[in-house]
Amino acid sequence: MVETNEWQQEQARLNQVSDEIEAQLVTANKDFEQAHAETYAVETNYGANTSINTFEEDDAMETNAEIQQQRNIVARVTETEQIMAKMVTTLHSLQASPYFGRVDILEDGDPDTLYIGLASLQDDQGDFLINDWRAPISGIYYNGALGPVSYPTPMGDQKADLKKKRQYTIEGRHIINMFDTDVTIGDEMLQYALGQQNDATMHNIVATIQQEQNQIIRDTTSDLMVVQGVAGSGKTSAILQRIAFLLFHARENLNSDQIVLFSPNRLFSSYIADVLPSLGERNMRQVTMSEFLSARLQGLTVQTLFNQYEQDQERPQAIRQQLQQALESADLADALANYLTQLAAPEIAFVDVYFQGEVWFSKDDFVTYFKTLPTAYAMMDRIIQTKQHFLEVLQTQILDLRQADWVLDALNQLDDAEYHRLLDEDIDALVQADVNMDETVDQVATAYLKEVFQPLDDAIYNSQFIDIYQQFSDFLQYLARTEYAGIEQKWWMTKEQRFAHQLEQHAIDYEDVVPVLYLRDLMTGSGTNQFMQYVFVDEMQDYAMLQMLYLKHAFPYAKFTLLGDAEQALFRAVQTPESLMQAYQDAFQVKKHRLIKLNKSYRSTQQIMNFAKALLPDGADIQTFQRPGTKPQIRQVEASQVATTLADMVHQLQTTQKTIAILTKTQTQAETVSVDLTDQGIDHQLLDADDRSRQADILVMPIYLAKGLEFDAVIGYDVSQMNYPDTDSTGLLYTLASRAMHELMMISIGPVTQLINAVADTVDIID
Ligand SMILES: Nc1ncnc2c1ncn2[C@@H]1O[C@H](COP(=O)(O)OP(=O)(O)OP(=O)(O)O)[C@@H](O)[C@H]1O
Repeated sequence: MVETNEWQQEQARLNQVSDEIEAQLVTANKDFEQAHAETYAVETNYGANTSINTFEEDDAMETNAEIQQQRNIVARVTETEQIMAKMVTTLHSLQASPYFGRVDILEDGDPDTLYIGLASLQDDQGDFLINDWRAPISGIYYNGALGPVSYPTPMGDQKADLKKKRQYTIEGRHIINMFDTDVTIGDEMLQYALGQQNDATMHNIVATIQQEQNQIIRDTTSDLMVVQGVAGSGKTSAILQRIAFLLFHARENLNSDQIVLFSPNRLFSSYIADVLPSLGERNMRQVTMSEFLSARLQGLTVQTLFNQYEQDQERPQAIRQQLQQALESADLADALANYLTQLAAPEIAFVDVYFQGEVWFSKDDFVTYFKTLPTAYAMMDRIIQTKQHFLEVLQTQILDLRQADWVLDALNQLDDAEYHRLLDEDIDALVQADVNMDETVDQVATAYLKEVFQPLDDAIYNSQFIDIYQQFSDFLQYLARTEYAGIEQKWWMTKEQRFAHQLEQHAIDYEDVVPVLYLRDLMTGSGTNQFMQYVFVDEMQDYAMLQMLYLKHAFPYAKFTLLGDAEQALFRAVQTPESLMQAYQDAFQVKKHRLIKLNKSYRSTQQIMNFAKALLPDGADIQTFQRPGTKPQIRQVEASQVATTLADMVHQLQTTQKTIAILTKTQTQAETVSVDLTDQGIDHQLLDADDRSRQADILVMPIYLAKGLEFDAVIGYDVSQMNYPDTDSTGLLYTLASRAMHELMMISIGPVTQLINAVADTVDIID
């Protein structure tokens, strides 16, 4: 504990800092209002100016220049307003809790004291009253034990002697608690943070980041970082703080649109949505794998990972699984490349391209042109060349059509506004700037024809002269011929038939999507996004290697951070972190890679984690955070008692807990539970893969949708031998148990699964 007079000194300092925050807030509010008024005035003015006469040609040009100028002004004032708004928000969050840490250092013999908070604050002398937690020097707070430490500076590492490290819980102007710690961030703070009740969204952890998490957060050099962390070890928390860190670190060159997070499900997106804003940053882009893939295959219903799982529960088939694995392995990328090398012109699935109901360019046109290209060129280069050729042909056709009667007729029908709009269209170098009457007509005709032919131009630009689905069928036949992955020809042919059948229904199986996209991109040179700088994948164990490779292909310049827990693999086999890292390294071919393991679990009480880890063969490696609770409990019941037992459990938990999730193995079981709860008069929300937010405190969902989420209490539904028959179910049970923060109950219809019986000393089983 800290001495009373020191406490008084700290309180006095806090008062001073709080006064400064309030004073700055008054000024910032004024500045914001002024900026807001200016934006409003400029926008109103801008609106009025755009209605200037645009019918006369000279006016139109003048208006254009003026509009551009006005736009620049609006952009400038809006940006000022946004900066002011951000400043106000930052000061408000500092007002709520100015800082949470302090370090006293000796640097080259000079003592210095730094206070660390959510953002930095300077007084009018330019002295730092609070240092941003992301500033290089603040790293000492998270990393160093007392004694010699160092922190990065532009001139290299700076050495210092860390004399004191102090933690605070501050609410507004009041110090609630504070104490000194000598090693990393002490347990007391964590105990307090972790003992809190859960609400629907995740909180930031900046005040209590642990040393091993800090390595993930502050890494700026790895091209590929793989984090294997046990359930509840703070992987998700660490990546969100990492994003905030990166945005601070590379402020000039990075914005949140250049960061994408692949999240396990839609609920997860809303669960983490508040963390970055609470750190004063905008959210990164978030997408699920299914959404990302669907967006790239428009027009087809893409089966989701969850549908695939539900379907496999109904009819697991060895062959089906083998085919799936073959289509999802990294080797398939090589098979695709080999297939394309041996592909001859007649086997390319060229198709007629229609425009306004007629064949505009025929399949034969494409084949004929394609055959003229040297076979020494790569397939992709020949397809790109073909595309460019037909785009040029179309340009020539457009120019030739300018004097066509139907075009001149159409131009005559245009009203003045339309005519001038077309005249203003950018039609590259096709028309000279020096305008005379004939050329003006040509210019308008060209712009008009460009618009008319835009869909055709788009179709060629997007390589729609190749039917990629037909090509994929051909690829499957190729795999059949070569008995790829040791699977007999006839089974590959069933896959090909299934693909064709699904296509007729405008659908596609999950495992086919990436191979189709890969094939398309390898043939046509499309599908890459050069703008994205960071890609984060949470729950990486749920994705196939080919999917990861495809992400690398799609975001060639991005640095990747992949996080997961091999033990929570619900959809594929468990792999050791080292073998996974090796596989990624081989696949990604990057220079700087790093594997970080997090073995300490923070989420659940010790009793819950003792149960969860006992389920795993290597569970002994998991360290639990010492937070006491009650032993998990299982009630073994008859089918007829399920509804009432569930109701009893819910009522009992409700007396102490806020959020309660009833987790099932499948969606169908979740629906059954929901009916039972309704019969028992218990209000709840039944969630499925399409849900984006939780709206109730009592939730029912399959375990796979609870991925990445946490609840105050969990009720595991039907942990019987029937439902969880063998070790394939271990990952499910482990995930289920580790979602609970404070209490875990389970219900078993008939005898409890062997997997739990084997660890019966960690639970109370009640008959
Ligand atoms: N350093 C920390 N300080 C405070 N709370 C923490 C810390 N690290 C983790 N937690 C808390 O532990 C819980 C689990 O964290 P998180 O969800 O990030 O773990 P995870 O590794 O992604 O879990 P899982 O893989 O099981 O979904 C969260 O409530 C988080 O706030």
